[in-house]
Amino acid sequence: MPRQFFVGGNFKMNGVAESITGIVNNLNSSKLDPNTEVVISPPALYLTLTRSLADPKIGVAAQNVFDKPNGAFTGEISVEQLKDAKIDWVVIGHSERRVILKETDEFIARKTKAAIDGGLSVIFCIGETLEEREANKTIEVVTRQLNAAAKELSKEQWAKVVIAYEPVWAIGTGKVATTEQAQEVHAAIREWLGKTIDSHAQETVRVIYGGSVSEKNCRELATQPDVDGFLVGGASLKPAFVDIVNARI
Ligand SMILES: O=C(CO)COP(=O)(O)O
Repeated sequence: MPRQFFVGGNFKMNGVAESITGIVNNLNSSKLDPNTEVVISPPALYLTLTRSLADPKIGVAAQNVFDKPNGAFTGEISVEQLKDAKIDWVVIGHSERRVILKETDEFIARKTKAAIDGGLSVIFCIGETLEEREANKTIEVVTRQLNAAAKELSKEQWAKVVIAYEPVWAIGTGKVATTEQAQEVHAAIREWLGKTIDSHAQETVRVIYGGSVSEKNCRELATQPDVDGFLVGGASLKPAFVDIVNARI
């Protein structure tokens, strides 16, 4: 069964109500490939605005969620609160939270479990730093990150996961991974899925690429057999995001 192409737009800490309204209105009025699943992720403050404006076929994701159901966790947002806001997706484990906010593999795995248990789908981010790549540790690092999630999730729960491979050295740098680099790691992730989860997960879980994706490089990357889509940062704030969504038409 072919895996549905998936394009996520991670706005990160960018935009205000007016600009985010413009982005969503542009998406709503654009011709989007009906065979591509599109999910956009605004800052938390604008989740309900984005959900209220976006065409129902466009998914909306939070950029984070806490692992506890409720309580004295100042500043955090719970799975229940996202569901209450009609938000069905959440990005978890982004390298900016792993590196800047020091989120551990185990904490990220617990958040992923809590999100899926609560009915959310998860864009699960993994990826190596330049130092780790140069030390030939890329596969070791992404495997470690995935293994932490495998300890928490049931085999069936991987149906609610989209894995985003985002080499840290490609994020926000303009240095996109080559098609060979992306395909190599995506194939290794797919092999990990078969060995660690099961053959169904190996065939069906989408593995998407993130890191300086643009309208100029997306088409070539999309030709790779194990590249099932993209998680787009900077370019998701621009009209060219539509071209990335339509990378396969
Ligand atoms: O971090 C990313 C998406 O989550 C990628 O960001 P850029 O597309 O700006 O490199």
